[in-house]
Amino acid sequence: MLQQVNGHRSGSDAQGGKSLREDLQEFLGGEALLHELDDLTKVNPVTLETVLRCLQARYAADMFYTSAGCTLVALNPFKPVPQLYSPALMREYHAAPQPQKLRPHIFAVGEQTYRNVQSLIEPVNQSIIVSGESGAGKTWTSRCLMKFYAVVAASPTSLESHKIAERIEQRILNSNPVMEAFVPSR
Ligand SMILES: Nc1ncnc2c1ncn2[C@@H]1O[C@H](COP(=O)(O)OP(=O)(O)OP(=O)(O)O)[C@@H](O)[C@H]1O
Repeated sequence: MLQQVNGHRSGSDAQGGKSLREDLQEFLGGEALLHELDDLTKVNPVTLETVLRCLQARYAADMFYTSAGCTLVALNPFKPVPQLYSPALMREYHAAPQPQKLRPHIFAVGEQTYRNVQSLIEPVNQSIIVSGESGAGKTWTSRCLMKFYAVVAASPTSLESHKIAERIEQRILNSNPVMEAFVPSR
């Protein structure tokens, strides 16, 4: 059983300070603002209940991505959200001076890794671990990343390069079922 979180004991503390239960009530009382917490490290006190309530509030507000420090938590919306995956949004993350300062999104992760492999100072190979239970959206997320790289890696100026990017994107996406057969993305 949980007894102490963030230095607070679950019962009233000896100095008459607030108990964890009071902290919990205070935090959950400001429920109207819960969806604005875009990083789970800002949740305080950190308990299963507060984290889930925060994610639940964001889900209800159609905010499907939340940071957890340097990890990204993606919720499956189970409905089409086209504006969340538009090429215009991809370019916004690609052009941002600091993509991590924009709203949490899989494109921010994609852009950061893209910049790391392109770095002129010290290019570093990159891996993105996509994990979750069955139906969580791992395949969707991997496809999003592939689309993102296909779009941002194409020169925006020439029509020919745009067509080449589309062909590459289609080939990459078509290769997905074959890759999955060898390495299940769990
Ligand atoms: N961000 C999203 N927006 C819209 N639909 C989504 C999103 N993420 C997942 N889905 C939908 O949810 C369903 C399950 O997603 P997906 O196949 O990616 O899960 P998975 O984690 O790869 O599952 P499994 O491990 O069983 O292969 C799919 O129909 C997919 O289209």
